[in-house]
Amino acid sequence: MSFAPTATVVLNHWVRILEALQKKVNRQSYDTWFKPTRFSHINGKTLYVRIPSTEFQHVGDRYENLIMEAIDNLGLEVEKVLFVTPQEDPSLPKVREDGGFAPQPDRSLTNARNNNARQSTNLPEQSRFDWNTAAQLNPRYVFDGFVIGSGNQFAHAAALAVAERPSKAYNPLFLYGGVGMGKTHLMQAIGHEVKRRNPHAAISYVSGEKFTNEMINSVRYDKMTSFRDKYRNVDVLLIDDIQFLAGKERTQEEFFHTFNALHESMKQIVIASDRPPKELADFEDRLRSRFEWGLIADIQPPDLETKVAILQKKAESEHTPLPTDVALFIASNVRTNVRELEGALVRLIAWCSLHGVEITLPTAQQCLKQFIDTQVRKITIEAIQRAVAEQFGMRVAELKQKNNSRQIVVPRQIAMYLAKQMTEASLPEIGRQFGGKHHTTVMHSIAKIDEQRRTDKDLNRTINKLMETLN
Ligand SMILES: Nc1ncnc2c1ncn2[C@@H]1O[C@H](COP(=O)(O)OP(=O)(O)OP(=O)(O)O)[C@@H](O)[C@H]1O
Repeated sequence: MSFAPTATVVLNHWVRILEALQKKVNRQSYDTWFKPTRFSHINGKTLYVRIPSTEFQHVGDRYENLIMEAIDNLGLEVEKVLFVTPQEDPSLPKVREDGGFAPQPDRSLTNARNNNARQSTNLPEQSRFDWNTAAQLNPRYVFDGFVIGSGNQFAHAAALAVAERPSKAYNPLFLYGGVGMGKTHLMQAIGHEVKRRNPHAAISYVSGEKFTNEMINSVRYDKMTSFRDKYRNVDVLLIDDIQFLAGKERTQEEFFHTFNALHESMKQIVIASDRPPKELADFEDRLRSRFEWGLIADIQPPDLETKVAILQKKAESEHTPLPTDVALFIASNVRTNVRELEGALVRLIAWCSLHGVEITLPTAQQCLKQFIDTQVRKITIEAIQRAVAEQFGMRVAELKQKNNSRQIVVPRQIAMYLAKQMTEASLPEIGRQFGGKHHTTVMHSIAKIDEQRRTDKDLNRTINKLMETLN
């Protein structure tokens, strides 16, 4: 990105640019993409800005015009703005080449450097970050921002216990649940809370994918020692989306040793996954069994009340009043996951501010019409049959056959139950689509699954998963 040279170079360029940008971009974008950035250094007419991770690299392209405009308006003598990760940042000598922060003995030095840098750049209050943490954790994912409901109560309590007594409460803590249910939020909240209680604690948050990629690079560039140091010298390891390691033998082997090293030295491990340990296919048994050593906590989809509370909490953090009827409207129409719920709210806030109107039920209905239409797009019985057949590894035709073996009956009953829940088809219509079953058979199947679902956690999870897939 190139910018025309202008006036005097001062050290707090980026702070001034940030102040200007804050007035131009919406709060959510600012908080997400700019707040975690910080001034690094200036070399000639190139301004280096530190970003927490490579995910932020698009900021330069996406906001190029606004950044250029701010530089022009401020009359800064800057030709180029370069966004660098802590690994790439030459002003951070204590960050190791493999992306890890220095191990414990060096930690105070790193902090001192960061503190000095922070003072010298005179960052505004809201840009002050603990970079040791910010490089890895999303500042929004704290316990305070997490709404507790029946579906996540247990996982929340377990996470809090771990944050309060790392390695003494449950080790490992294994969190699992569907897409966008708050696993990452909860596991990062543990990191923040541990750090709040003990600023010297070394926390590492890494996704299964990043762990794998870093390992591959370390093998390739002969840096296994520093890779091992990085993950075996932390106080708390938060590893997200562990299912990514499925079938990756070498990475699993490495993670196995990392796990053992941490566990033996009484360091906390928190793992998040989209499924429970016993359903992790292509995983070594020795790993799966270790995942079960501590506590396993699932996160179920939020009920309507929890969804309303989440929306209200998010609106509150945006300083936007959200009438209850609007929150109820969004919560009852967005059925997929919390991420989508947040997406609907962000869209509504942006739309209302753009059109200069208040958030009311009619404006919400108008603005979210298309969004919700896609959500409630017609789900057909055929689609349900396909999803169920795939889930149980059978053919759709088998669901319709006159076969009363248990392997066929249970999936068929589940499919009928889903057809009743997710389509508007009548009982006779459902019966017809399952090989001409009588409507009383359909009724019996639905009642049976409805009852079993309350007590059988595995069944309940399978149904939730199918609903998620279909949605
Ligand atoms: N109970 C909750 N209270 C407040 N916010 C929540 C809650 N659950 C989820 N969220 C929000 O929903 C979004 C998605 O959550 P998160 O990324 O933690 O989901 P996830 O389970 O890790 O999903 P994935 O499997 O896709 O990684 C986040 O912005 C998170 O803050």
